[in-house]
Amino acid sequence: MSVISVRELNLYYGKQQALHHIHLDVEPHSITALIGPSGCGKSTFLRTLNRMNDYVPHTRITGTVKVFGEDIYGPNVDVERLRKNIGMVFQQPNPFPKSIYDNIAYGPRLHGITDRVTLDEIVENSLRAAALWDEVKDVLKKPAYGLSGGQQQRLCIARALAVQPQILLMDEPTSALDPISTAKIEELLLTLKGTYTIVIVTHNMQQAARISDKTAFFLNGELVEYDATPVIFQHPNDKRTEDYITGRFG
Ligand SMILES: Nc1ncnc2c1ncn2[C@@H]1O[C@H](COP(=O)(O)OP(=O)(O)OP(=O)(O)O)[C@@H](O)[C@H]1O
Repeated sequence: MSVISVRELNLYYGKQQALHHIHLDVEPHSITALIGPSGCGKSTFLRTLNRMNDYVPHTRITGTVKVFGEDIYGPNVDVERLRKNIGMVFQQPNPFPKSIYDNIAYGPRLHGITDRVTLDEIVENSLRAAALWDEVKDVLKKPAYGLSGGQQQRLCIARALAVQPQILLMDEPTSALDPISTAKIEELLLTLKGTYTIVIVTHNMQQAARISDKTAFFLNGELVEYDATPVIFQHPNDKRTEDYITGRFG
């Protein structure tokens, strides 16, 4: 079964249509890369998957987005539960102005976990899963702002993992990072896909080619082509995909 199943999705910002007839399925334990030129609708599409677009006024959606078979725009959807199950990581690392420990414990506390031993365990497991534990285990009480950009981004990934989501959405998570931190995050994502399903927006086509199983190429709010990553990068079926990946536009 698909983890995410999108059918005939249209999204409008006021009168402007930003997504047109999107049809896409995401398989479990895979990395799906969303690529395309600036303004083509990648972030807009990503936000439809956990209803982050609810926060944008005058947004209207038609079509369906199913997550584990549930229509997430249906009438009785618990949006808080949905977002707990679908973690999100953004372009700029955005730790809270709190200690490393409290950043990770924040979500679990919000969901009612107060027991110290349980919280300690969640903090350690999340930091280990985000490949950050060894670097921070002796400074858990120090402010998260003291970490490097790359460490902060792994902290944000650990924070997302702490509430045990099944899906991770990432909006250009490495574009503010240096090549070494980027490589670490890419390696981490390849490990995480064993447990989670990942959808990532990236402007870095080498990154999409290196880490993703499937790639979706967007242009002007349309999903032009969606296929196995080697097909998209080596034998695309659409001339527009080929022009984009060979650098002829965008
Ligand atoms: N909050 C908003 N209100 C109105 N229009 C918006 C809003 N957010 C995005 N748009 C418009 O929707 C279209 C798609 O934008 P979106 O940010 O999804 O593209 P993108 O492919 O993620 O771009 P980038 O790679 O530059 O982040 C653009 O025309 C943009 O101007």
